[in-house]
Parts: sequence; C-alpha cells; structure tokens
Amino acid sequence: MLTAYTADQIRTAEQALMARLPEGTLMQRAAAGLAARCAGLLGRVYGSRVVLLAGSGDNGGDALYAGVRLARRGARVEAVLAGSRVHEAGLAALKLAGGRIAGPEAVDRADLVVDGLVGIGASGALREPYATLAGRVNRGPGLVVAVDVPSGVDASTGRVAGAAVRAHLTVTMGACKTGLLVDPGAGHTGRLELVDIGLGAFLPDPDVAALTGGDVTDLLPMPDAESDKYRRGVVGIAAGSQEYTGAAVLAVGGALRAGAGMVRYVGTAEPVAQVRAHWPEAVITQLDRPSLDGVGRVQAWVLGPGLGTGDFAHELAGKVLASDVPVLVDADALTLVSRDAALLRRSAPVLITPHAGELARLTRVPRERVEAGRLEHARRAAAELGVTVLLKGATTLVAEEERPVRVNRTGSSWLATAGTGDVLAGVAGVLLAQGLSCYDAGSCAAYLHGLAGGLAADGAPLVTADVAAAIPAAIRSLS
Ligand SMILES: NC(=O)C1=CN([C@@H]2O[C@H](COP(=O)(O)OP(=O)(O)OC[C@H]3O[C@@H](n4cnc5c(N)ncnc54)[C@H](OP(=O)(O)O)[C@@H]3O)[C@@H](O)[C@H]2O)[C@@H](O)CC1
Ligand SMILES: Nc1ncnc2c1ncn2[C@@H]1O[C@H](COP(=O)(O)OP(=O)(O)O)[C@@H](O)[C@H]1O
Ligand SMILES: [K+]
Repeated sequence: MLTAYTADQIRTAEQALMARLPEGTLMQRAAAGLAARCAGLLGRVYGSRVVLLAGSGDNGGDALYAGVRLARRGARVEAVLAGSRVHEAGLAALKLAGGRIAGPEAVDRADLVVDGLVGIGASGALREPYATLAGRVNRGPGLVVAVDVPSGVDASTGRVAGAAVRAHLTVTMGACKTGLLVDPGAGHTGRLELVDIGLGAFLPDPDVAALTGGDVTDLLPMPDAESDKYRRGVVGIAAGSQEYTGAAVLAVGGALRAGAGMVRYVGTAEPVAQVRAHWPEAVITQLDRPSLDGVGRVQAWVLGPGLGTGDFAHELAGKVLASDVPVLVDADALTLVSRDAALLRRSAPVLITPHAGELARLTRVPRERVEAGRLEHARRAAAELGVTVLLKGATTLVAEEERPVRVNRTGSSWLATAGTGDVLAGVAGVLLAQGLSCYDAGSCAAYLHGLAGGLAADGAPLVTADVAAAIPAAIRSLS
C-alpha cells in the first residue's frame, strides 16, 4: 500500500524526528536522495547544466544542497534565487562547490531544472516571480525534477490554484504527500520517488492510500475446490434501455470477465436481445413491468448503466434499492437518486460510481468545483449521503467515512471513451457479490479496470469491449 499524508501530518512527524537528530540532518538526507535521483535521470552528470530554482524556505535548501553534490560530480550548477530570502548556508555551500547565481534565463539552457521554489510550506496560488518561473520551466528544454512537491500543487489536496510546475520526476521526502496522488496535482507529478529520511515511525494513519498489485491479490476472492457458481457470487445487473442497449452488454461483460459465478441480467426487450446475443452465459429476465418478481437471489446489484430516467427506470430502481443486498448505483441511476434522495435511504451498503459531472449534479455543486477539489468533494459526498463514493477520472478516488481515501494509480488516458464506466460497474458489482466491502470492491475494481485499460490500449486507441476482454489478463498479471 502506498500511503500519503497532508502537509500538517508530515510537519508534525518531521518535528518529532528532528528533535532527536542534530540540526540539518534531515535536509542532508533529503539532499543526498535528491541528488542521486537527479544524477540517475541525467545519466551523465559531468558537464551537464543544472539549474536550481531556490525559493525562500527549506524546499530551496534541499535544492541548493543537492546542487552542491551535483557540482562536486562535475555538473555546471546555477541557482536562480526566486525568493525574498534564501537558505544562506545552502547557498554558501553551493558557491564553495563552484556553483553560481544566475537569472531566470538560465532555465532556457538547462539540461535539468530542480524545482525548489516551494514545498509543504506553500499556501495558495504561486505568487510572482514564482508563477512566471514555473511557466518558463514548463516551456523550457530541460528535464524537470520537483523537490518534495511540484511548486504550485497543494501538497495536502492536489489542488492547483494557478501556475504550477509540471515535473518529469518528483522526489518526495520522508513520505508521499496526498497532493501527489490526487488530480489535478497528480497530473503535475510525473514519476514519483520517495527518499527515506527516517520518518516512518513518526507517521500517523494516512490521509489517502493507493493499492498495489499485491494488495489487490490479497483482497481478490479466488475460487477453490469448495466453490460453486452461487458461492462465487451472483450479481444482478439492472441496466440498458431501448435507447442504450450497449451499456447493458458492457456491464454484463465486465461482470462476466471479472469472474462472476453468475450474472442475472434484468431489462426490457431491446437490451435483453443484445445481452442474449453477446453473452449466452447470462441468466436473463425480460421485464414487461418494473418488477423483480421471479428474478432469483443475487448477492449484489449493479443499477443504472443506460437504464434511462423515466418512470419505468425510477420504479425499477426503487425495487432494486429496496433489496437487502449491496447496490452499486451508476450512470442513469445517479440521475434518479439526485431527483429522489429517498431512494438511497436503505440499510444495506451503497457504492455510487459518479464521474465529476454526476457528482456535481448529485451534490448540487458546480462541476468545475468538483474537478478542482476532487478529494474534498468525494469525502463530503460520502459523509453527507452515507454511502461509499467512487469518483471516476484520470485518478479515481474511493471515499468512505473515517477511512483513508483510496486513490487508484493504474489506468490509461485511452480509457476516456464512452462505455468504459459500464465495464467498471460490472467489475465492481461482481466483487461486491463476492463479499468485498464497497470500499475494497470499488478500489480493487478501479485498479483492475485501469490495468485492463492499459493492457487493452498498449499505447493506441481501445474500444470499450477490449477493456472488458482484458480484465482476465489484468488479474493474471497480478501474480
Ligand atoms: N522540515 C524538515 O524537517 C524538512 C523539510 N524539508 C524540506 O523543506 C520543505 C518545507 O520547507 P519550509 O517549511 O521552509 O517551506 P517551503 O515549502 O520551502 O516554502 C515556504 C516559503 O515559501 C513562501 N511561499 C509560501 N507560499 C507561497 C506562494 N503561494 N507563492 C510564493 N511563495 C510562497 C513563503 O516565503 P515568503 O513569502 O515569506 O518569502 C514561505 O515561507 C519541504 O517541502 C521539504 O522540501 C526536507 O529537507 C526534509 C526535512
Ligand atoms: N483521462 C483519463 N485517464 C484515465 N482514465 C480515465 C480518464 N478519463 C476517464 N477515465 C476512466 O474511464 C472511465 C469512464 O467512465 P464514465 O465517465 O462513466 O464513462 P461512460 O459513462 O461513458 O462509461 C472511468 O473508469 C474513468 O476513471
Ligand atoms: K518544489
């Protein structure tokens, strides 16, 4: 599990550790790790042009001391002093090692820029001259290494309020920061590397956490000699309509490929014909009226992909949500519950799977605000609605009250195509039916779906059916 923390949590832990160590020890550990990562990225240090952007705080100090180490290995190191103050001891050491002070134009000829403008001590949007420098770095020719956090990204939330550095590599000190995992900050982070400065024993419970392949392996139910189709999880899928037959096909496909013991599909004549044609394995009930009579037992429901939002869909949603098993509420069903909040009043678990627009509608907040503050809005929705929230996007979040928010780090931008959310709903529905909690089912499904998206795309466009087809390969790749 990759765990991450807010700036306050890190600062408290650092103070406890610092009290036991001689002054300056942590910064030297940070600088040593940073210099080694910079050298690794450069390949050849000797003769390379390294430009340090030094802000007024300790983030600048880290950059300056890393510059000292690179200068000693033969790099031509220049420091752009951007703040009203500078870490004096760091600057003196850099000068001793042969480093020089330069103007902002040095950025335009750098092989490598080390962004030490601000770290966890930053507040609000980058002020000048930092903001202009950040833009210059992003347009410049050099590789960009962010110290601790890309400047302009809020370390605690991932918010980006104005200009921000876009790093190829972020070298973070002591422990990962929440803002490096959550968009939009995650999109500025590049590759992420952690320098161990000895903080581990002083860290509290994490603010957010990202599953690794090993975690997913441990959580995924696997069949054994005792298994039969009922015990492996029967998932009900209420999806599709005359207009949207494909959503039903994709959700059923996601569920089957994720290892359902059985999929019970319920829908009207048109989607039923499509599901039957694509998935002979599905057990189908054709509905003439919105009723679940005679459908048979399921251990969880997936409700909503392509279902429509008319009276039929509303009544069917009411029936599904009146059941006593976990329900995943997606797509059109999210529209239904945003109109009729009473639908969500039930005692069995609910996992909702909105994208930013759907969460905005559900919580009556403008979409831009949800996108700018994804973590905050996912958390708030989980608390206010009393459900588990899986907020889709480039980095999907799974929020549940009093648990660290799970951040998904697998995926591919090629997944941004119609219907991939329907596959995700099917995958998560199976995991719910197999007995995983909403929190684990949502985060494991996001992980597998992202992995499958990467395998299906492999650097080129995918069609949504490919994502479902790649789910078994994603599961196989875990071991
Ligand atoms: N503590 C430790 O043990 C260790 C800490 N370590 C390192 O220290 C870093 C934290 O250092 P820090 O606390 O000095 O804060 P930091 O991020 O450098 O910047 C603060 C200054 O920036 C300014 N400023 C603020 N907002 C701004 C804005 N929007 N736009 C522009 N300027 C802004 C403001 O300065 P002022 O405006 O007052 O001039 C403020 O004083 C941490 O990220 C890690 O890299 C590691 O070495 C490991 C050991
Ligand atoms: N830029 C992106 N990078 C990675 N994954 C993305 C990106 N945009 C969307 N996705 C993923 O693609 C899926 C889209 O789902 P959704 O928005 O419900 O679309 P649809 O309703 O068409 O199925 C989600 O799993 C989401 O996390
Ligand atoms: K920085």
